[in-house]
Amino acid sequence: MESERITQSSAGAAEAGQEVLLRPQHLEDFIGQTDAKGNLKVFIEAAKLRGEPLDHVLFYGPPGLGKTTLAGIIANELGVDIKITSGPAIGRAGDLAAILTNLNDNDVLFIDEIHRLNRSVEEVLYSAMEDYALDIIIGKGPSARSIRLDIARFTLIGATTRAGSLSAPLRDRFGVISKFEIYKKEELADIIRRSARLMGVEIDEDATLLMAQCSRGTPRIANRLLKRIRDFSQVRGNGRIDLAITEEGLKALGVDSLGLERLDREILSTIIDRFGGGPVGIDTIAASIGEERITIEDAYEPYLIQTGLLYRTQKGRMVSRLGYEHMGLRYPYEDDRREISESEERTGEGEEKDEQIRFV
Ligand SMILES: Nc1ncnc2c1ncn2[C@@H]1O[C@H](COP(=O)(O)OP(=O)(O)OP(=O)(O)O)[C@@H](O)[C@H]1O
Ligand SMILES: [Mg+2]
Repeated sequence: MESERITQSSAGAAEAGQEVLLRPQHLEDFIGQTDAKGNLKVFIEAAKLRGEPLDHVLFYGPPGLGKTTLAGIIANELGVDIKITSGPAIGRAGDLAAILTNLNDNDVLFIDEIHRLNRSVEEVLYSAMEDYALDIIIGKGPSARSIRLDIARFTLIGATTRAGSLSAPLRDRFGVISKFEIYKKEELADIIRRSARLMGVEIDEDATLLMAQCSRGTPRIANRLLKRIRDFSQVRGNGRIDLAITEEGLKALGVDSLGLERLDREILSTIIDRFGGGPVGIDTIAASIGEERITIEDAYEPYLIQTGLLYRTQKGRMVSRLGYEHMGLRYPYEDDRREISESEERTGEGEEKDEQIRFV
């Protein structure tokens, strides 16, 4: 169960080995997320000084931003073991009890996709998190009785792409809640330089920057692009990654100048072609392109919004002037309708920051 998630995103054993190679082991190697990192450093230090487990930690944010990686780093910095599992993998309360009773004091239990735990499992977690105890019911009917079983004083690290779909009682039991932000171009360039060094491949500075720009703010994508473009450079070039081979590779991979792939462009073109650029509801978009709403919201939309191609308003999603232009189309409206949508956004969900990463 422990290794289930680690290899999930990669194709074969060789790739899996490389994943491990590229995954930072210490806080100082973890690039970006400076706020979360700075706070964690203090909390880890304090827990170690007191010889106590770290308070329970919740990470949330889009996929591929390093939640699993940072959980591993925390365990490493604490000098404790980590057990890795995921919400859907824990089917019954008994499964969770088995995991919890196998932990040692101060160990870290990492539960990925924690929003997908089922209700009965979640309830076991409450007393485990709060009192380091399990309440177990023995027997049935009138003779049933409940006994309390003490477990190790552990740290739960939960990860989710959506903090909103976590039940309030569960969310409230985390002492530290950290939001992962999409990475800036310079941070991704640092990650690419570091990974290239670890892989023993030479890469030019302009190639690094272009790759960073095309990584959708996501380290996992940055590393994936680096590996694929290294393939191109070894087969078609001299093994050194330069700008020309990077451009050629990106084109072959169907990645455009902002890092958008087929589905990103499909989202934009659907809103433009079928809904006049919006506003249109997320469910309608999802139905039109045959994707799940959750996938669009979690994996695609954050980057489209950050790059300023898409706006989220109370009435729905709108493609911006920049979005039209990126799709090679003329913006059909007089004014940039952004003014309206931004003020609406502030009164609306208000979750996304105004701050946008501009890559162009
Ligand atoms: N801050 C970082 N610095 C360097 N490398 C990173 C960083 N964050 C992530 N990576 C790299 O990106 C890869 C993906 O990270 P990870 O699996 O931790 O993402 P995740 O947020 O857990 O994704 P998911 O939500 O899909 O599980 C890792 O293999 C790691 O090498
Ligand atoms: Mg992960």
